[in-house]
Amino acid sequence: MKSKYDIIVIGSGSGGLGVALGMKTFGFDVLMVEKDGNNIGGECLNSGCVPSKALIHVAELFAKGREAASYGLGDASGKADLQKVWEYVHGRQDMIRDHESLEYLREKEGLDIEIGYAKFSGRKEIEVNGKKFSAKKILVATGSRPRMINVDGMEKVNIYTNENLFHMKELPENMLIIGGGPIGMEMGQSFARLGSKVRVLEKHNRIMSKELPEVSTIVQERLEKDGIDFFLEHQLINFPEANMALLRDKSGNEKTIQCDAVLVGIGRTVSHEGLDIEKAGIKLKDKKVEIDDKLRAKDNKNIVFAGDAAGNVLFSHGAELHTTVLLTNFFTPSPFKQKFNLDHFSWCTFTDPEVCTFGLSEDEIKDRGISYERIDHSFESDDRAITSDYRYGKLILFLKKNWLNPRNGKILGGTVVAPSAGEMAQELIMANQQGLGAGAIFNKTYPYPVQTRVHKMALVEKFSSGISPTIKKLMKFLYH
Ligand SMILES: Cc1cc2nc3c(=O)[nH]c(=O)nc-3n(C[C@H](O)[C@H](O)[C@H](O)COP(=O)(O)OP(=O)(O)OC[C@H]3O[C@@H](n4cnc5c(N)ncnc54)[C@H](O)[C@@H]3O)c2cc1C
Ligand SMILES: NC(=O)c1ccc[n+]([C@@H]2O[C@H](COP(=O)([O-])OP(=O)(O)OC[C@H]3O[C@@H](n4cnc5c(N)ncnc54)[C@H](O)[C@@H]3O)[C@@H](O)[C@H]2O)c1
Repeated sequence: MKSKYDIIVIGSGSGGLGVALGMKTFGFDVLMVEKDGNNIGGECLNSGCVPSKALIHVAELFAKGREAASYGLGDASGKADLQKVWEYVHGRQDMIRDHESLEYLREKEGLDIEIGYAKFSGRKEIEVNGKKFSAKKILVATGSRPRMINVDGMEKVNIYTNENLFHMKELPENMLIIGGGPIGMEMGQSFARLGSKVRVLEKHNRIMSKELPEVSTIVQERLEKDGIDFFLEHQLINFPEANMALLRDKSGNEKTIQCDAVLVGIGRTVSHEGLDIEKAGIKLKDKKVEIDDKLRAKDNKNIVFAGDAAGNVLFSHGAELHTTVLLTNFFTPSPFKQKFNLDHFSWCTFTDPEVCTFGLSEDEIKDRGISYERIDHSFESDDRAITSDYRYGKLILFLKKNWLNPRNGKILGGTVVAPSAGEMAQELIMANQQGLGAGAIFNKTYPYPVQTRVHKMALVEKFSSGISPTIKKLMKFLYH
């Protein structure tokens, strides 16, 4: 291993891998440092996206089995054998490790990888395992950590975060989820479907508060059908005895609930402490580095950030977007460097129904003073939603007002709530990213009855009701 590289990457997760492999492909010398040799691939592969999505898949089979039983398939009662579930989940992680392991990255991708905890020792230098390495640029892609509760009696209950959840020994009888965000809702629904009694405690007055309120309502109603109980605007007071939690509502009423497992999903902590980053000439503010809009440390532009460590977006594909910006900017003269922005970003929460949100939110549109129209389309009378039983679904779209051609306003953002919403929304996301107008959807002929046809129906409903008497008269005149 050398001591000088073109770039050093700290962390082997979505952020680190993207930049390391990109730079290696371009022919540069790359050193990747990972503190934990068993955590190559980072959170996404080891304790995040991959195990959670594999678990959701198995849990969905349980839900579908039960649903099928009500049409005469036979008895589909019972609970999951959690060890068998983990066999599937861990087996799928191993499949991905085939192309994301230490050996693979070293031998097939030709990356130099040092296993050990990296700390800065100079402006362009780090120290790992007592060895010093320097590079023109150093990428910090050290991820984030789960935020933790801090109440009395935590030693009396089994507490899980995403870091140990996927190794739980037995399916809990009673599971308490703290936090109604994507981790809590995806995992809560899965455990409910596998056979646990799930209760969710959320401090706000609704779950999934990063989504629109009507979206929270639909998802909560669907999760209640899976048997989940919600304690909104509640606070965890303590664990007074083994497997027991004491909650308090906003009026001060208290209640104890059973919990042989507690999953904490109350957000993440991003901190750059412990990296000795001050030795690179960088000051910490509230334990974090100040980063500019090109993902560089303000105090030292050769120290760059990707993934959760950048602190602006906490998704695997957020890390992918960081990678694109960084790799572009490494080779672009200063005045033309790309700024990182989330105007066309999207995300999907993989509950059933899925929720996929993209582009600008309604508040952002208002803040920017853009004239827009909002479309709220229920799936109640959509043919595919009727045949496949998701009439509760919803599409919300924000279109830029187009005074000349009202049907062709640009798609600024929106949300789809439905089974497979993440797949459905892809055409809307494409239109949004490419700056296309709604006409791209309106004028499309969809194979009947694909799920996405509802996008066109929403526009037809919106614009057919808006045909003015003058246009109608003109049409009568032209008709022959
Ligand atoms: C349960 C769950 C489900 C999720 N589902 C999704 C999803 O469906 N879709 C999605 O887009 N996102 C999802 N996410 C978010 C996603 O997992 C993260 O945003 C993403 O993995 C972050 O990648 P990263 O590279 O920034 O950090 P990480 O993957 O955490 O990588 C950081 C790496 O740096 C190493 N490291 C830290 N400090 C040092 C040091 N000093 N020296 C050397 N190495 C160091 C760590 O060991 C780690 O391997 C989910 C998260 C969770 C918890
Ligand atoms: N499908 C996906 O892409 C996916 C899935 C899981 C996680 N993630 C990523 O991981 C991040 C972390 O997820 P998360 O669900 O932990 O965080 P989150 O911040 O999105 O949600 C946390 C929830 O916990 C609540 N909360 C906070 N403190 C609380 C307390 N003391 N008591 C009760 N409720 C409390 C908050 O009000 C919020 O609703 C997400 O923001 C997302 O970026 C993505």
